[in-house]
Amino acid sequence: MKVVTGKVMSCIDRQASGDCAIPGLLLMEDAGQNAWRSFRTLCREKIDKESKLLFVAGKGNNGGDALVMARAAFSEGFTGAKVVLFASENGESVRLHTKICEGYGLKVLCMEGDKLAVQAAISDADVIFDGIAGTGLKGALRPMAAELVRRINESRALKVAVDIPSGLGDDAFPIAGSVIVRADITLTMELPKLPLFSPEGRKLVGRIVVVPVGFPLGLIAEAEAAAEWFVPEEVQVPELAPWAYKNRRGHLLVIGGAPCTDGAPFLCAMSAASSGAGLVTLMLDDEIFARTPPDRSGIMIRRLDPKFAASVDSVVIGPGWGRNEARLAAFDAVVQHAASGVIDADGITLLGMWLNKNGGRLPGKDGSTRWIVTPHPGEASRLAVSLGLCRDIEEARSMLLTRPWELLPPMAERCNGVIVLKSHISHIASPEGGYEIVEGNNPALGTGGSGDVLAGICGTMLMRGEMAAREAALEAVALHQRAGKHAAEKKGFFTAGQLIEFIGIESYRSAAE
Ligand SMILES: NC(=O)C1=CN([C@@H]2O[C@H](COP(=O)(O)OP(=O)(O)OC[C@H]3O[C@@H](n4cnc5c(N)ncnc54)[C@H](OP(=O)(O)O)[C@@H]3O)[C@@H](O)[C@H]2O)[C@@H](O)CC1
Ligand SMILES: Nc1ncnc2c1ncn2[C@@H]1O[C@H](COP(=O)(O)OP(=O)(O)O)[C@@H](O)[C@H]1O
Ligand SMILES: [K+]
Repeated sequence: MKVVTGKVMSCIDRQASGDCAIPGLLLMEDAGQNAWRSFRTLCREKIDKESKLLFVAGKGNNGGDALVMARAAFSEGFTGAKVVLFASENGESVRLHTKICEGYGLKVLCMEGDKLAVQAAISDADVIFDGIAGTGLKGALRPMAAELVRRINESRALKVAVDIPSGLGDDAFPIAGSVIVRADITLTMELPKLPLFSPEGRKLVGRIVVVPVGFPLGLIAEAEAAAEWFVPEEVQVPELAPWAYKNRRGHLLVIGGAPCTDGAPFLCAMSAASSGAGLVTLMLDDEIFARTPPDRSGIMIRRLDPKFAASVDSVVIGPGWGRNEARLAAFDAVVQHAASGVIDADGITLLGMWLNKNGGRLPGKDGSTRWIVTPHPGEASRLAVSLGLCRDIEEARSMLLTRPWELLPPMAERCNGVIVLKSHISHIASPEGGYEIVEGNNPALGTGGSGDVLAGICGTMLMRGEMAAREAALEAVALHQRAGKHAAEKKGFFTAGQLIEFIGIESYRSAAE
């Protein structure tokens, strides 16, 4: 689904009321009514007519939406519903809808005059609908609004953000340290907004429900996307023909492992085989090679020999490999010989060193990249600093967690590789343009070695047909998340080794059934 910035959403709004002559109040009515219906459908079991619903409205149209919802709830028989106005002087839509609410018989309190009554209502509420500010927010919430949000966050009520949790509104705002509503559910209007999806933002948003507002379809289709948002189940991997033999499923070379970190490349190799690679060769440094038993469940094992990268379809380089000058030289040789590849873990640090030394970029083919780089936020921060994209680790980390869409595209461009920022929500940026976001939110998948497993899947997907690196990365991330969900359903928490069985099941289900 298309994700937009607040600015683009406001532009759609202006076009709807300008070119398409749709009165703003009509859209607001649809937004509020549909948001209420979506909430009722989602929470039918959780609330009844006795529930104490509190609708908090700021001065702008976000407040207007909350007031329409309040009226819809009241009309349906939630007669204990109350409204809290943030201010006594309000914008046009809030003024009008407040009058209508009063006409229907809803109780309306105002922060400015009834502070104690408002505090009591917040403490008493079962559900609080937050319409303090949406996409019109500028910067961090000012002190009065921040105080109200703090009280809402302290309450025991279920918190439902209207459009976007108040405080999160601005795409360019570094949210760390600011006061923001911690929502359990976000009812976002028509199209999801970009700030909902930063790794920090996603923690504050809860369940995301997209509410249809009824904008003209042409306006929505033409609107500029900041990103595409996927739930893992939506992403399909290409099918494999029933007669596909091992050679058609590709030969992947995994290069990694150092004396104290030799588990990582094995996990990666097993994961590659379980995600459908036909042949997997594991290339280890001499010390590990010497003490590795010969049978590793169908994985071929060789001594370090970077030129062999030219004999396979793709490589994964870096899991548990270590980093020093000798490794950098081997990295250089692998990049020169490989047709395509995945760079993970220590390979990412080597990539930073290699790019600085060479001043070049990863080699492409026919104008598009054949490389995927899979950093977690720590590795991505170090890469950003070593590429000169950020002053220091702190700046890089803050950007990656709150505005990754500003940093990942230049990083992808500088490396000439698809960057997969791994987290509870994954962001994928490509040098050719394009930005994808894949839902996660499965703590069981955050287990040691889970990233090595993902690197193996990325390698397999890179070898599948003529798939672009960008699609391969998206499909690998989605498959990893699907397998993680499946594993959590069956096992609860699990090890990366146990996850591999589910990679096989999910991969086979989508590619071969
Ligand atoms: N666009 C659409 O397609 C549709 C949009 N719709 C809805 O409209 C919403 C956007 O409405 P909007 O533009 O009126 O702004 P909104 O989010 O209410 O915020 C403005 C208020 O915030 C305040 N404020 C600002 N900065 C602040 C700060 N730092 N600290 C504290 N306060 C601050 C500012 O106060 P002021 O600065 O004026 O004092 C003003 O009162 C959108 O999110 C969606 O819900 C739907 O109805 C239907 C279709
Ligand atoms: N809460 C979570 N929900 C979904 N996926 C997660 C979560 N936490 C971590 N992950 C995924 O687990 C993997 C962890 O990778 P990484 O940090 O490199 O681990 P390791 O170095 O142990 O292999 C990433 O793919 C990340 O997206
Ligand atoms: K809000």
